[in-house]
Amino acid sequence: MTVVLTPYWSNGVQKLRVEPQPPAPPPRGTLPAAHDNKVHAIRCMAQLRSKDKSIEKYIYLSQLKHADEHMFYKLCLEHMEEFTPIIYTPTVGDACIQHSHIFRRPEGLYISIKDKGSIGQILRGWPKLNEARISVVTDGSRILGLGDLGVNGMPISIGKLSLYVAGAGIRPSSTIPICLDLGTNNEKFLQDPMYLGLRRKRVPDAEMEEFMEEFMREMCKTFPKLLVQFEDFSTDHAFHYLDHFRHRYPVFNDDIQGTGAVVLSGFLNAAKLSSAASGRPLNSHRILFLGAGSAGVGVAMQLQSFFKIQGLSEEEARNRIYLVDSQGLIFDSRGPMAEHKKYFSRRDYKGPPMTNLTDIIEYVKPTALLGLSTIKGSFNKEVIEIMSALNPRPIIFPLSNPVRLSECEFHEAVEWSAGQVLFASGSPFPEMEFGGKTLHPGQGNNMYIFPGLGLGSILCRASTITDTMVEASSLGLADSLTDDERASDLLYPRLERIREISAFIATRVIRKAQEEGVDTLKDLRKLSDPDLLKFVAGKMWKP
Ligand SMILES: NC(=O)C1=CN([C@@H]2O[C@H](COP(=O)(O)OP(=O)(O)OC[C@H]3O[C@@H](n4cnc5c(N)ncnc54)[C@H](O)[C@@H]3O)[C@@H](O)[C@H]2O)C=CC1
Ligand SMILES: CC(=O)C(=O)O
Ligand SMILES: [Mg+2]
Repeated sequence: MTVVLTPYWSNGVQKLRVEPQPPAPPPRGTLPAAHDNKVHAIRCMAQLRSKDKSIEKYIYLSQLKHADEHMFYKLCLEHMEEFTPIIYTPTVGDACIQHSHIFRRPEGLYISIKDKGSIGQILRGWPKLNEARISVVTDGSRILGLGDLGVNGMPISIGKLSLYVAGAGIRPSSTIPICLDLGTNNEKFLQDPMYLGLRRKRVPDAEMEEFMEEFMREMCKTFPKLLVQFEDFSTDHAFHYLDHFRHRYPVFNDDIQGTGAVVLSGFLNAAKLSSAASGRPLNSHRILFLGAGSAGVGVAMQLQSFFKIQGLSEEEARNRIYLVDSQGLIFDSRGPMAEHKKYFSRRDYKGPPMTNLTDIIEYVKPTALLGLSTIKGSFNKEVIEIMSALNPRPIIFPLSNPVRLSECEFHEAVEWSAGQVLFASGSPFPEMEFGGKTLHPGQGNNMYIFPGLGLGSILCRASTITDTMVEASSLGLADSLTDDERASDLLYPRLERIREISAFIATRVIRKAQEEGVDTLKDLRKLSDPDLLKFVAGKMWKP
């Protein structure tokens, strides 16, 4: 992208503003006479739709992004619902699995354990040093629900950043996809001659810790205005590195905090509908989680806010939440457990281990069942029928990704609950007709949160990302439903409004950062709410 430098005055000092410019037209004679951008957009969509396999569509769109970034993002914004399942979940999962086979050209940075000691040198080689604002960093150790994919995790960083550009108008040149190569324990990849990463097992924790210290220190030194999003680290490392760095650098973990925020938002809307049908007060909900990893526990932590908003104490809020992992209900006398499970471990249950999900549902009598377990089919007919017998409108969120790992499908939840389910899934499902009505599945995916949370944090130059900023993003999303969307019982707004939603979320995040005093660009404090919204919308890059 070309830029021009425009002079402006600030506090009596003349400064230069970098203004990105549209790309220069191609030299005369290189395009045929009848070439026209409007027709070319139609041609691109026809080429995309002519491909049968979704992975072919993914490859076509990544080529288009390289060849004509403006066309790619223009079409992405105009066809959000068609593009996101290709550039993001579920197809990005296949792109990760096949990354070493479909790799065409470099995009982003691969930083390996062999670079320890010289990470800064690599970062300083990045071509757009001064423009860098947001980086999505994965170590490939838990990509969606697909396990350890090593450097094949790179497409997840690329896909999330494409959504930052499309959804929040971050300039493409301000994004840095990063995949850390700390080895992989994926035997199949280690045996694959095409595998692009280091051919070694994952490094021990102590070595990873030294690497991560150097990496974050150098990132902050090289890119002083950069926000870092940790993505798809295995659960132990996800919690550890969030705690370790969050008070030192502007960083957040998308799987723990972004997912927590998106689910709290959908739950706020679902709980109102569920309580309206049952006549039971909002503070009487009980939530059962299948899955207690980074996503399950991250969401459970955030959902405590739901109960606190209803006036419950922290202890009372915690008591409304039950976690189940691969060994069944999590309770204290079950024996030793991972650190991140302890907070929600039940103190009140003293019986024998309870492993069967239907038994656990009969015991807990939840109003909501949330899946972050990667176990396809675990919300079966019996489970959904019991949930429907307990609740006139059961809340059922199968949130695992990609779509083939979803705990149940939308049509199953609808049919087995006689159309009463309040549903949100991690990956998209098509809407369906039932009982003479069109029913819309919600997509409870962090893609609704991170673009706005990131944009707000970047614009006010937040020094850290606080819990209240994350919560503000969630409440902002819940409040962004239109009357029309509420009338259709939608739990999340329509994806085509993503820019409007991200701008709204960003203003809420900025205000919270200001309240907490972590905004370093204090000028934005002077703006009224409507002016702040205008400022945020005006900052968005437009293809
Ligand atoms: N919708 C969204 O926005 C997001 C969805 N996710 C999805 O959540 C899923 C889990 O992610 P993580 O928590 O990071 O992974 P993880 O592997 O750390 O957690 C999985 C959890 O499921 C439990 N589990 C496994 N088998 C089970 C069984 N048979 N019965 C009950 N529990 C079982 C495990 O014990 C563990 O607690 C993934 O599919 C991921 O794609 C993650 C982040 C965001
Ligand atoms: C959506 C997401 O971040 C995940 O499945 O890991
Ligand atoms: Mg993730």
